[in-house]
Amino acid sequence: MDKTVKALTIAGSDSGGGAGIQADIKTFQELGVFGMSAITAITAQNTLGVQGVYPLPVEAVRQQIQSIGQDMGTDALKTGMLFSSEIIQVVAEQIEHFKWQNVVIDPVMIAKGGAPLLQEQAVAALKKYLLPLATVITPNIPEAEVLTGLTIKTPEDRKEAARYLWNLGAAHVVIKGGHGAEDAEVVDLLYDGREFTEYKSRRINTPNTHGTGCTFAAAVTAELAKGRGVKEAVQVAKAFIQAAIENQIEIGQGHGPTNHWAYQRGLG
Ligand SMILES: Nc1ncnc2c1ncn2[C@@H]1O[C@H](COP(=O)(O)OP(=O)(O)O)[C@@H](O)[C@H]1O
Ligand SMILES: Cc1ncc(COP(=O)(O)O)c(N)n1
Repeated sequence: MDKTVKALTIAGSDSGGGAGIQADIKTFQELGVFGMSAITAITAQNTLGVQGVYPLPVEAVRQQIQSIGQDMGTDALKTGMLFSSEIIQVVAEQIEHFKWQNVVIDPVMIAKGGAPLLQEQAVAALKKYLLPLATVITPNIPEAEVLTGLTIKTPEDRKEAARYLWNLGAAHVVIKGGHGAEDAEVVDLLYDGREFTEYKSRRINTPNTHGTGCTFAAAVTAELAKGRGVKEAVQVAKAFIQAAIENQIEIGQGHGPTNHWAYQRGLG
C-alpha cells in the first residue's frame, strides 16, 4: 500500500484550465494529494463558453481507469462531466470492480455558459448506476432540480431535495448554494440521512466563478483521500473555494476561473 495519498478524477478536459480535470488536479495538488485522471471528453472551452465537445470512445475511458486500478489504485475519486449513459455505466462498473470507496459524484450537466455537458437521456443512468455508489453527491441547485424533479426555491425545498437524493442511495448529499437567490450569504447544505449541516459564507460579487463546483468537489475528494470524515472534508472544501473565489485572478473576458492557490498561500 503506497504511503502517498492519491485521488482520481474521472471527468472532462477544460482547455481553459478553470474547470474539469485541470481544476481537479490543481486542487488535489494544492491539498497535498497525488492527482490522477481518466478523461471522459475533450472540450474546447474558454471564459466565454464552450466552443466544442468531443466525447472519448467508451473503451478509452474504461482503459484509463483500468490502468490506474491495475497498478496504483486510489484513496478517493470524483466524477465530473461524464457526457453519456454509456460512459456512466463503464465508470460505475469499474468503481465496483476495483471496490473503490470515497466516491464523490459531481453531477455536471451544464457549463456556466449554458452548454450541455451531459446528454439528457444520461440523467437516468446517473441516478441508477452512480448515485448508489456515492459517498457524497454534490449537485448545484439546477442539477438537484433535474435529479429530483422538484422545484427548489426555499431552504425547506433544499432539504426535501437532499432527502430525495439520499433515498436514491447517496450516503451524503451536498446541495451547493451558488445558484441560490442573490442573498448576502451562500449556504451549502449537507445531509447524512439523519441531520443537516449548513456551511455558510459571504457571497462574493464576481463573474469569475468558472469551475467552482469542480473545485469544491475536488477538495472534498482530496480530504476524503486523506482519511477525513465527510463533515470535515466539506468544511475544508468550503474554505478552499471561498479563498479561490475571493482572491480573484483576472483571466479572459468572460466568466474567469477561480484561484486554486489562494487557500494554500494563506490568502483565504
Ligand atoms: N459568488 C459566490 N461567493 C461565494 N461562494 C460561492 C459563490 N458561488 C459559488 N460559491 C460556492 O462555490 C461552490 C460551488 O457552488 P456552485 O457554484 O453552486 O456550483 P457549480 O459550480 O456546480 O454550479 C459552493 O461551495 C458555493 O457555496
Ligand atoms: C470539462 C468541464 N467540466 C465541468 C464543467 C463545469 O464547470 P462549473 O464547475 O463551472 O459548473 C465545465 N465547464 N467543463
